Amino acid sequence: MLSKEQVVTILQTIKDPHLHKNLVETGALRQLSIKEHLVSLKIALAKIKTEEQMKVQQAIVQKLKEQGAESVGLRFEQLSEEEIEKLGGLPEDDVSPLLSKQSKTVFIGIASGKGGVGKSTVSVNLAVALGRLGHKVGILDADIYGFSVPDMMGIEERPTTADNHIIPVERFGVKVMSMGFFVEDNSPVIWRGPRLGKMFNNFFSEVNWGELDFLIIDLPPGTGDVALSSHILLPDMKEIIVTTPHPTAAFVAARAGEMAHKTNHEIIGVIENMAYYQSKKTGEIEFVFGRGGGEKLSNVLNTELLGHIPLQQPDENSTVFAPSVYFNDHPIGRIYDEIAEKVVQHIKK
Ligand SMILES: Nc1ncnc2c1ncn2[C@@H]1O[C@H](COP(=O)(O)OP(=O)(O)OP(=O)(O)O)[C@@H](O)[C@H]1O
Repeated sequence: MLSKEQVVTILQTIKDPHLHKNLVETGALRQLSIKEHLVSLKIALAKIKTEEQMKVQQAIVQKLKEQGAESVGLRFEQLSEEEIEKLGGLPEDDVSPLLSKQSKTVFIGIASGKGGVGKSTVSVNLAVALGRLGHKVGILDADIYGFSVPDMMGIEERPTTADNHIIPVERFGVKVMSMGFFVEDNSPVIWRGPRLGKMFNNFFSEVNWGELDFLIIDLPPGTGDVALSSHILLPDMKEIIVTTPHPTAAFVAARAGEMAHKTNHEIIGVIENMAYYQSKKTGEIEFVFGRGGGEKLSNVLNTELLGHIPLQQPDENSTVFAPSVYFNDHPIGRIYDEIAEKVVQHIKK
């Protein structure tokens, strides 16, 4: 009968194909049972369901049989992101160019304490405004349950693929990727936990973003699995927090700010959306949703207030279909241009 030590010795001779470390060093052995000549084991690899996994499988089975096992039961699972990180991460050639050490892309997560404050609207318009300033910009709709970016930008086409990678849809000079592209008939996404985190990772590993100066990431409201994944995958991400002017909204938004602090994400600033309503007829300003939330939040988070965006719809008579995009012939489009300038200045500093 084989001993546990013999199995471990065999695993020392086989490498994880992506981490280039042997299976003992990577802590791959998850379960082992040896009953007479039947050996059952579960092995964790950095990547599974690949051709390389098949090779590892063949090597383990062959070596165990050489040592006297008559039958081998072998199952695989994936090492967790934390484990891969602890092992030094995947080598550069396994990492999306956007995440490689040479990458110059600035990641900006747009966060809010709760839904409905205009986080997606701000994400879309900041991306479009940065594009207007001449930057190469992408937007990732990481609000996986509440995706809305394609509709907001009036995108009707779907991404194409090339060389086994997904090519983002381009609109108004911005490369767009969203869960919404992969869901039929607006049906809800019901994933939780690790699967959700994996989807977030896929947005990098399986998408060919090309060269980008900025990737704007529309984060889901609140503090959940995606926020955690973004911390692991994008430790250098910066954040902008969106709030409405009501002091209570700012109080809730402060939680999103706290999350950014906890994950060591630098906060670029705060945007106060739905700040006021200005009558087109009389010019009179009304603070429909209260006042001072943006100032309060930026004080609490010790960061800049990047701008106040009033309540107003984009130009309804525009010939271009894009329900939530403010172009620079619209007063709000120009406010977004100013905010984009401030963001660029902040990054330069
Ligand atoms: N400044 C504004 N003026 C008028 N309408 C606005 C403004 N900002 C956002 N809206 C509208 O408010 C609604 C909510 O905005 P949006 O979807 O961007 O919020 P959100 O915070 O991303 O919400 P969720 O997290 O639920 O996706 C949308 O219908 C949007 O068009």
